[in-house]
Amino acid sequence: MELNVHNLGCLRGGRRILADVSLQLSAGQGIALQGPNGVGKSTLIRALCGLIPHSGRAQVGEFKLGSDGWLDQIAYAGHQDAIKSALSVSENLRFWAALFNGDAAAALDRFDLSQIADRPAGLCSAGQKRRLGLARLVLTKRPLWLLDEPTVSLDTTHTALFAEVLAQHLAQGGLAIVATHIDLGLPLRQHLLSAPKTVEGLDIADPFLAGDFG
Ligand SMILES: Nc1ncnc2c1ncn2[C@@H]1O[C@H](COP(=O)(O)OP(=O)(O)OP(=O)(O)O)[C@@H](O)[C@H]1O
Repeated sequence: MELNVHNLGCLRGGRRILADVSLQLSAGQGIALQGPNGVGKSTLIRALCGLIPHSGRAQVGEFKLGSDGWLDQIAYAGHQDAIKSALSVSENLRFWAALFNGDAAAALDRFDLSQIADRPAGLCSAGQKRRLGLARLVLTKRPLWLLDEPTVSLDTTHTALFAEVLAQHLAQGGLAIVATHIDLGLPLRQHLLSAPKTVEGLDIADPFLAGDFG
């Protein structure tokens, strides 16, 4: 499976954040999306999740961004861990495993969560919550992982563990775009985002994109 992103652009609040972003990934390849704060890494990832209006196009396998099938190809991990605080760690994973027909026990083990399986997720530390959120990735079995600073709050050991999980996903033919400020120690291709020239001005060429649902 391949990912092709062609001339993707985005406005947010009437300002052009992204212009003409093009990327290509073959099965087993990942991109480390880099660039200074505010350059648009999260914006690109959210646009690829279909959460922000965009121009240009993207396709993974036969599925086009915006089509029904696209969403079934992606697994997104954003800044929010999106866990249910009142459920235990294990219950959170069992909920997601039921949705994706995944193996909750294996995900618990893979993300080193077994010892806190019965703890209410709301009582977990920031790094534990992050691992719980990331554990969903392996349950989804989806090919394209869109990850926005996935290692925030992780200690060194668990950053390395996450890098192993990502390496395994790629070794199995998966794809990944990872916005990150750190080196995960993986052979990811670097893609440095830079601000488009029009970033300070209104882009009246695309007024229909000026709204922001993200
Ligand atoms: N909802 C919004 N409405 C309008 N502008 C926004 C919105 N969200 C973000 N922006 C602007 O879009 C730009 C890109 O933000 P984005 O979060 O994509 O940057 P980033 O590269 O991920 O930054 P960081 O490294 O700090 O996480 C920023 O200038 C930000 O102020």
